[in-house]
Amino acid sequence: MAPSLHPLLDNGLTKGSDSFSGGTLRCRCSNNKVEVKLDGNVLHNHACGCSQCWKPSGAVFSVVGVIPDDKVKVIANENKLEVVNKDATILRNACKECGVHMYGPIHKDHPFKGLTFVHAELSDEKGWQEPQFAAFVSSIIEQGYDPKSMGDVRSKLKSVGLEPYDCLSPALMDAMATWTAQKSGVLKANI
Ligand SMILES: N[C@@H](CCC(=O)N[C@@H](CSCO)C(=O)NCC(=O)O)C(=O)O
Ligand SMILES: [Zn+2]
Ligand SMILES: [Zn+2]
Repeated sequence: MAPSLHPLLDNGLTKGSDSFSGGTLRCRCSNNKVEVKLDGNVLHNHACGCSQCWKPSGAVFSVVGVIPDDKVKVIANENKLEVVNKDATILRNACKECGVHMYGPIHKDHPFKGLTFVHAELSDEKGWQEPQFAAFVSSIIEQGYDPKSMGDVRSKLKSVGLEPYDCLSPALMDAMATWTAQKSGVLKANI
């Protein structure tokens, strides 16, 4: 039987809408929910198998995308948020009560500085960009997934149209490497 990976992946992807203008993320508390308004769609949405990204209970993968920092606004119960790991690149702000990660900006010098990581599934609105690829697939083994089942996991991801990678996608890895090369001076600033 095909493995269950995440509710948004298991039965095929739901295509997003090009004209979608955003929505509000809500944490999983039954009352006094933290609310984060996103003024636009997510970009580079992807399945992530890493140990740091938030997953709904029972899911093997997270689904996470990015959005420019200036399109993210906490509109309710900000006092319930705390940063999970202040040393991480992504400063994941989680609800102290239900544990859901509400938004994760990057403050240090980094190719993705200016982008905030978010989980669009925390919103009721429809039209969010569908996942584009699967990242950090081998990382699920670090969390206890049976290494012998990785063939089935990668086949399942491919069957729903997600190319599995063990880091980010080649396009994003190239963008990060270009930023690094330009920062060190190995490449010209404008190429
Ligand atoms: N094997 C590790 C990988 C963790 C990792 O590098 N995660 C990536 C992807 S998160 C969303 O794409 C990353 O960029 N992390 C930076 C950060 O989390 O701050 C593991 O599983 O933990
Ligand atoms: Zn909560
Ligand atoms: Zn991750």
